[in-house]
Amino acid sequence: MPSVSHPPIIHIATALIFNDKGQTLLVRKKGSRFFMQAGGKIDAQETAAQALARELNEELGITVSLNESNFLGSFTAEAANEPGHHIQAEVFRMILSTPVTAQAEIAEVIWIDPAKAPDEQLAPLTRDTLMPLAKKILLSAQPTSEEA
Ligand SMILES: Nc1nc2c([nH]c(=O)n2[C@@H]2O[C@H](COP(=O)(O)OP(=O)(O)OP(=O)(O)O)[C@@H](O)[C@H]2O)c(=O)[nH]1
Repeated sequence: MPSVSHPPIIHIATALIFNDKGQTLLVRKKGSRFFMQAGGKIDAQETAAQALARELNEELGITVSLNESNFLGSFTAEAANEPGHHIQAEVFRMILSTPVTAQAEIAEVIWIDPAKAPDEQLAPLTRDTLMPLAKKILLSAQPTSEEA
């Protein structure tokens, strides 16, 4: 029977971060042309929430505490910067009201309306899964005409 080879998987923790203007935060890492969610690899001794808190501190200079209520789900996609690899991303959501500073390997930080994010500049997970999810979350958070 022919053997089936699976692509190597990079296990990461990442976040859909929103501000109060209906925008979400994306980063571009040095040496990459793709915008994606802040975050990074989960080390062996870490939970996904611990890894994400560490990465957000390293990349954006913010201190966050995360728990299960922030967890959105586990999603897979092709890796943006590692040809032939897939990622498995543990994705959390949060609202941020403090300023961020691009640090460590981050070249650029942007806040963007998910409906206006240019597909060709987005990493596959961001483009295919997380921007559509961000749009849904923002739509469901909008007040109805009775509430407005
Ligand atoms: N953080 C993050 N990484 C992503 C996303 N989408 C995606 O394909 N990746 C891939 O996952 C990889 C994560 O590796 P990384 O190098 O950023 O992680 P890290 O900060 O732990 O790096 P290190 O190994 O230098 O410590 C990125 O190179 C990228 O190719 C995403 O939305 N967010």
